[in-house]
Amino acid sequence: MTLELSSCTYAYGRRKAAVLTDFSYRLPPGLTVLLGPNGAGKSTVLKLGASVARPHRGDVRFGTTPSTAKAFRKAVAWMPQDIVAMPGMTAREYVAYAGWLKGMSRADAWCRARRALARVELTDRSDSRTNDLSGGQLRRVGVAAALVHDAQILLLDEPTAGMDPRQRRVFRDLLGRLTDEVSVLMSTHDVADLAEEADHVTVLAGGRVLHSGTTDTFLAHAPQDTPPGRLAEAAYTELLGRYE
Ligand SMILES: Nc1ncnc2c1ncn2[C@@H]1O[C@H](COP(=O)(O)OP(=O)(O)OP(=O)(O)O)[C@@H](O)[C@H]1O
Repeated sequence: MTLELSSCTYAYGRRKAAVLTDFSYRLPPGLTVLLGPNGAGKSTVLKLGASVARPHRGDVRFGTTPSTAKAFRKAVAWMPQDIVAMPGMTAREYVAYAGWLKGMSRADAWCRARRALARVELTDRSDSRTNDLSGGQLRRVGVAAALVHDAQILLLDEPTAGMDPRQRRVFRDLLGRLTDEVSVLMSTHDVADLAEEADHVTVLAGGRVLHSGTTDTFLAHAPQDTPPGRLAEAAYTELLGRYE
């Protein structure tokens, strides 16, 4: 069972041009990295996938469960681009609050928050106030909040933005481990994010899918003389060059 967008059309406002027209996408298992230039439609796809926004035409499903069903919200979790600290609230309180908002009892949310923080390896920062955490740690708290209800699909909007190289490494390792249990779609502007952990790569431009396939088929778009360390960047540039 996976997340599927079928023939979706979406515009921000009635008089605005559609960002996505007749857009279809099926999320593969494992970790998929979503690439594309500014304004390509990455956040919009993630919002439709998370049912935070509803398509004007077409539908979004998890298996046979429509995005309007309560079960859909349990199965699919979303972490927005602009995650913010809650001053005074600890990491565990933050995650438990997210669970409570999703309909859990206080006791259940509190208990699951501990487990979710352990999954993102932040047990030792459970009692730290969220405004005392680094940007990378705060995003891991965001992932814990998204996972608190045992989602099967995790949609992450630029989770590594603003992280230093070491934090990126930690975050990518974390995603590599999570994808044993959860399918992840993660947007990014950093092609290095797809490194070894990504199973699939999807490239969007102008609201259309330019490429969607395994990381190897994506890298195969790089010109033949590309040095190994530059393959992802070269493949991305090549694909976009064909579009422009
Ligand atoms: N709230 C909004 N109101 C009006 N237009 C919007 C809104 N959000 C996005 N758009 C427009 O929709 C299009 C797609 O935006 P989207 O944020 O999905 O792209 P993106 O690929 O995530 O871009 P970025 O990499 O810059 O975050 C852009 O043309 C953008 O200007």
